[in-house]
Amino acid sequence: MIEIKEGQVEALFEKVIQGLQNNEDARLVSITKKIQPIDALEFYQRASYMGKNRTYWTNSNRSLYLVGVGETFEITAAQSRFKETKQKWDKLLEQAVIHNPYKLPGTGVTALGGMSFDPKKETTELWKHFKPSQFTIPEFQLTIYQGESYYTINVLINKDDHSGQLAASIQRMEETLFQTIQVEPESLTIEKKVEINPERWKETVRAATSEILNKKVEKIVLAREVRLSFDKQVKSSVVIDKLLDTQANSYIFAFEKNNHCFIGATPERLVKVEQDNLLSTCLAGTAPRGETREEDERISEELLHDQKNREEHDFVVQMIKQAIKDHCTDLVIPDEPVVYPLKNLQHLYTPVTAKLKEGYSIFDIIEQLHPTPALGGTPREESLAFIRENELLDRGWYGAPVGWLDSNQNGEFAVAIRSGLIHGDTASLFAGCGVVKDSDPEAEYEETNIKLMPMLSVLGG
Ligand SMILES: C=C(O[C@H]1C=CC=C(C(=O)O)[C@@H]1O)C(=O)O
Ligand SMILES: [Mg+2]
Repeated sequence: MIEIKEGQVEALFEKVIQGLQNNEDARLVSITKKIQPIDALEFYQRASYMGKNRTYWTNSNRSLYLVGVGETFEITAAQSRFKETKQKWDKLLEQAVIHNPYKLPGTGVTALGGMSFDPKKETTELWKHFKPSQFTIPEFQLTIYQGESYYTINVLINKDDHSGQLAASIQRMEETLFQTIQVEPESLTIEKKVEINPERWKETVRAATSEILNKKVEKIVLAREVRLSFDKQVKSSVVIDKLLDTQANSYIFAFEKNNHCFIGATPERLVKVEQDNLLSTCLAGTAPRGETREEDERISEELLHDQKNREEHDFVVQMIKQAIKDHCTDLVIPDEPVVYPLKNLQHLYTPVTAKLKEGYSIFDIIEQLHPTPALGGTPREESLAFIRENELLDRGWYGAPVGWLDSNQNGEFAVAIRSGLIHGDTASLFAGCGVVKDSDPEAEYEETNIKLMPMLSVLGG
């Protein structure tokens, strides 16, 4: 594998500048090299001195870490957002000059981003910086894949750029990115905690169960918000650090946009694609963890046989099967769920594997899957209409797909739950639950309380 050497970067820029026609759009140049192992969170922290938006991502088994710094290119879309995002991504790649000898998942040109839960719901002030579909090709990107570190720079080159100046400015920024810093641990104190109208929320759960009993819908997922203020500004790096310590078996993500940071630790995979191998997950149905091993085993056994939770789960399994069957071959879905343990709670879990048919991309699958009945309901349109009308909340990116894709047909998206939006010394946390015919509003309220715990506990709650 031949990497570009230090001194050759400027020459490559020059070659691209010379090759550009006068009226041609800027061209993306992407260069990847392998570097000495470094820590993803340290890289993220150092980038804070550059004043650029950052993205952090790690998958649930920690075989991949991605950190993006700055924005070389941004893809946004509103109407027909899946198709439009895909078209803009393909167009960018068509012209791009990509030097990536490794081609491993998450190396080279990679788009990091997410979508809003429901583009038809009016956006509030809270989520003003997060678009219905928004993906970033960062200026600087660290990928740690199976323990090896790779570093990518992405530059957009115009006909009138100066290759020497471009290379020198990148080098200056890299001095910050690769310097050593001392990180002080920080503790947060919650000064105020406001639950947004829990009694109204329980009323909405009641209203949803009557819709279900009246056979208008079968399942509706309802979410609520808790607002926090702190004694100091919240640093996303500190939150990520604590989530990494406490939330095994979960994806950990952070998306910064203009001093707002959407952050969380979600156990729920939407879809993973590695070339034509596809993996999805049904995760719905919830119980707390036990205090002792015996109690924990008893609760998990009960969860496995609990009719209400099995029904909640089964809606997701049936829908995912229907949604992807025409896009895939070799679809395998076990008949029975297993229990997926997390620090604060346990879920019913059914894995889905398949082969993606030729001609389909990860965007086609996301479009089919989002929202699954773990976040929306069944049937999809009816449950979404109920949520849109009755939920006291702008979900923004909560409950929606977040993740990444690269130029080599790899990508992974999680469903952004167990999450919150941080801004200065405030945060909004979100949690929801699947309402079915046997739902009890008090029990569902308690369930949202445990789902808030992963974020609350790292924020000083
Ligand atoms: C909507 C959430 O969780 C979903 C995922 C797993 C289990 C769920 C449940 O049992 O209700 C929810 O469908 C959330 O955590 O905010
Ligand atoms: Mg539930």
